[in-house]
Amino acid sequence: MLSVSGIHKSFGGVQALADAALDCASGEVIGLIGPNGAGKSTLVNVISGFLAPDAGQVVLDGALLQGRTPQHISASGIARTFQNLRVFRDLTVRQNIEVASLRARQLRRDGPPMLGVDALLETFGLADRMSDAAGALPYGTRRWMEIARAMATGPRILLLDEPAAGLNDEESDRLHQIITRLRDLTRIGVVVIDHDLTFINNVCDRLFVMDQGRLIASGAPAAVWRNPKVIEVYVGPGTGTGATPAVELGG
Ligand SMILES: Nc1ncnc2c1ncn2[C@@H]1O[C@H](COP(=O)(O)OP(=O)(O)OP(=O)(O)O)[C@@H](O)[C@H]1O
Repeated sequence: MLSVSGIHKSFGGVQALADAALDCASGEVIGLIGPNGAGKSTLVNVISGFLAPDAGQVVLDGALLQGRTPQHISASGIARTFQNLRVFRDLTVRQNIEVASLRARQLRRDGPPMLGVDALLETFGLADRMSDAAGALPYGTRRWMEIARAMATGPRILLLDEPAAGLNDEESDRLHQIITRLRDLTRIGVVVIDHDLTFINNVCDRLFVMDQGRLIASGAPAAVWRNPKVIEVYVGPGTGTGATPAVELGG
């Protein structure tokens, strides 16, 4: 469904992406991981239209999307959240979700999203707080609202940029349940970037591992964590042959 291939992107002399790629099917949760500076956020910015790539293709259900505006890409069915929470602080929780839903309906021609505002409030456990100002919400609750807002655009692909950052263990478990539930209810594809490897291992069907702008491994989590290149990136040079990762990888 989403197929991203051959993506190159440089900032001046810095090559942030060099032949980067990933794909995500309907009903699948994939993880995009890699050390700081690997190019994960740049790739998500390219997919969501916030950056134009120097080369490469972003294809959603056969439509070429690279270099299109974020509005066009959102209307085509790719929604995203950001590392830093972006909410309308003075609007209520319900209004924040309604605004996203209304805007999406203006831009899209292919019918209403599968989950309406009430269903989203229910799914994210936000019904009790729907009249609260978004700016007054605790951090974790604001995060649910931000994801609910992205879902209100009726996406086929949901990109979550560090959704578990700043969440406690209980909230991370909740996030895991929410992602699984959304996937099961709507059969969307979900792309998750996160540094919390236990969370990523638990929630994702497949992982894509990047280093220095390149895809170095992809596949089921258990196989990826046995890949010498991945071990070397995560554990250190000289550990990539036959070593068992010394880190707690969960899952
Ligand atoms: N706007 C920019 N201008 C210049 N260099 C940039 C810009 N954005 C990213 N880079 C560089 O591109 C490379 C990839 O950065 P990117 O933020 O995509 O990595 P990342 O994997 O998301 O890292 P992190 O996990 O720390 O968020 C880094 O070397 C970064 O410094």
